[in-house]
Amino acid sequence: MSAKEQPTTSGLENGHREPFVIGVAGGASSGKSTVCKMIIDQLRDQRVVAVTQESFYYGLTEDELVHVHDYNFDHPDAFDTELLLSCMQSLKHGKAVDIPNYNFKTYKSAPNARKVNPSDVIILEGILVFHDSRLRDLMNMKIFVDTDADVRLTRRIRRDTIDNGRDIRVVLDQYSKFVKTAFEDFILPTKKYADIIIPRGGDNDVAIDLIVQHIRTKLGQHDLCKVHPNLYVIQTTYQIRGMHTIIRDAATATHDFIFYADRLIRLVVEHGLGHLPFQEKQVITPTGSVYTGVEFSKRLCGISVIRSGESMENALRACCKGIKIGKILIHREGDNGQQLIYQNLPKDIANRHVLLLDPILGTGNSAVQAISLLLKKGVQEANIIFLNLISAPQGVHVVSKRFPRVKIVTSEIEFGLNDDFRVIPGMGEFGDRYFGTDDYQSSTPFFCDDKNRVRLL
Ligand SMILES: Nc1ncnc2c1ncn2[C@@H]1O[C@H](COP(=O)(O)OP(=O)(O)O)[C@@H](O)[C@H]1O
Ligand SMILES: Nc1ccn([C@@H]2O[C@H](COP(=O)(O)O)[C@@H](O)[C@H]2O)c(=O)n1
Ligand SMILES: [Mg+2]
Repeated sequence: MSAKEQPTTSGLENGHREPFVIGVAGGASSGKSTVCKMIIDQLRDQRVVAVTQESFYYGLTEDELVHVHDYNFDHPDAFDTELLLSCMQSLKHGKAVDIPNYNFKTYKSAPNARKVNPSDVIILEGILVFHDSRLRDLMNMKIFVDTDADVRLTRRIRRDTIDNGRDIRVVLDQYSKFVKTAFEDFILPTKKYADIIIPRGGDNDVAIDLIVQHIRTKLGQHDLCKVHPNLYVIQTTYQIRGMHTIIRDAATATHDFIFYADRLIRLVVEHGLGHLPFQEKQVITPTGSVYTGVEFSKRLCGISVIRSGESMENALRACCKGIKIGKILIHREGDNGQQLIYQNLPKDIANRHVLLLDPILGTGNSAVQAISLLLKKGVQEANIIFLNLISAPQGVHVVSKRFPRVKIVTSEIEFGLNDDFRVIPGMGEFGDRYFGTDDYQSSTPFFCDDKNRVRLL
């Protein structure tokens, strides 16, 4: 592989944006979780993960369990802060972590940890998240939820008696013995570190709106679409997130993978077609009125990057009747790392707009090979629209830097690439999952048959 073609890695300098970390502190039952949920709801178009300090409670020993009423759950020593810190540092550096699954009723962590992937926004909430300066230093924004003591106590009584089945006398005893004192000694003194203090917690819609606006502004400074004006990420909805959740799930069966991948591909293709030029056209409606509309562009073709790109052909054919579709096969291994080993393109491709099809944009090296070939065949750079399902920021940078006039249309931006240059979180080998060959050995040899279809030997 030549120096020029080195794939980019997941380093921060290569477009992997550092997550925006928000700390939310405040007394027990002040409304921290409620505030976090409101923020997450408003940021639904961003990848947000919530981590709660409660998950990092030390499990009680048998002896401590016997004397549980004498245990101070509101003291900083009740938490495994070193583990919390290391999890937060990993997330901040783009690594997935396992968060303990603490159970309030057994006072221990269950064996099944929760896997948390790195995200654009990480929210850490808990009574004492501002107590340790190393945790505070990881935070880009610190929020303190300030709710009156009587409201906190009322909510606590309700939670611990109704939800957790505890005796009211035990709850009140714990409050006066530990909770009240710890609030005054450890929690309230951290209020001074807050950038924002929210009186009345979740009732304060104005404060939540302002916080969300600020987070959006901060995220916007790194927004890939602002850096690369020819990158188009389709507007997300819960439907789209839901479909991504299914196709990214390693446990999803092939038929479901195909069904939901097809739905997403169709959306990307429709969006891509919207970037083609148009001509004004007038028609007469059945009421005899004139409707001024537009006419679809006719001189276009699709080019799929074998093999995954072939999964996008049906959606393109369904949208553009009789469209010509050519193929390019690029082998990942070879003397220069990316070897072009097969091409079959429409003869008049130079006069067409090209919809280049490949579901995953990772390092960008295959895309660069494919686009270079199209340009060599005389296609105008501005006439190429690259359609994919997911794009790694590194691939977007590589393609946009080399071919700034090529449009990239995608449905989600990934977090980055791992050390093997695989997209993360990603969805695995798309072609294998779509064509049901996940259980084949990766070295399965193939050939192109007389109809230019890839056949496994
Ligand atoms: N603004 C509010 N109005 C009414 N109930 C609320 C409000 N905020 C929180 N609660 C309720 O109070 C309880 C504690 O809130 P929660 O957000 O879990 O607090 P914390 O995470 O600080 O312990 C929950 O049952 C929640 O539904
Ligand atoms: N097993 C436990 C662990 C913790 N607590 C109490 O929870 C409070 C912190 O949680 P919030 O969601 O309310 O912030 C804290 O006051 C602990 O006393 C508990 O009761 N049992
Ligand atoms: Mg909470």
